Amino acid sequence: MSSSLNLLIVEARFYDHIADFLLEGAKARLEEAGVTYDVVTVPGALEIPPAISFAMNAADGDGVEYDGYIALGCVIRGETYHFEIVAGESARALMDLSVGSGVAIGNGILTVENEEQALERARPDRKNKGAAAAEAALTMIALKDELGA
Ligand SMILES: Nc1c(NC[C@H](O)[C@H](O)[C@H](O)CO)[nH]c(=O)[nH]c1=O
Ligand SMILES: CC(=O)[C@@H](O)COP(=O)(O)O
Repeated sequence: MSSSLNLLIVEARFYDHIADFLLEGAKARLEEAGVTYDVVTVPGALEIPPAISFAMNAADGDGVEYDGYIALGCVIRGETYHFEIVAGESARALMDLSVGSGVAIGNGILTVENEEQALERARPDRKNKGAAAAEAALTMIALKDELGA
């Protein structure tokens, strides 16, 4: 993996302790790959796609041009329909950004029923979807390069 790559991690800190685990996993995978990264924080998962869009637009001006993006967050179902909105719309917006703009985005936004499920997927000694999202972003960046996209 080229060491000249630079990625942006956008983390939603709705649940701080889950965000800590996801970020730890994503950073570890990027450092293992020898790439650099920046981290920005937003309130919740719904704000992740706009933040990526802001960064993409800024790159057209004086902003940093990132080779790819990693979205980290945790959406836990509550009592109302809001879970479907937050989980569904954040995922859909990330997909629209990636497909529409041809950018590599690793989606590490957990969408779970309860905190136990979140911890099982966030803790570094478990599945750690943060590391998986970083891996996906790196893989898609490499594919773009291979395809000349
Ligand atoms: N319930 C969760 C949210 N809700 C907040 C939204 O993401 C958003 O910040 C708010 O609607 C203001 O625009 N966010 C999460 O990341 N996780 C949740 O479980
Ligand atoms: C995913 C959410 O927005 C959720 O945490 C909100 O909880 P509630 O549906 O009980 O308001």
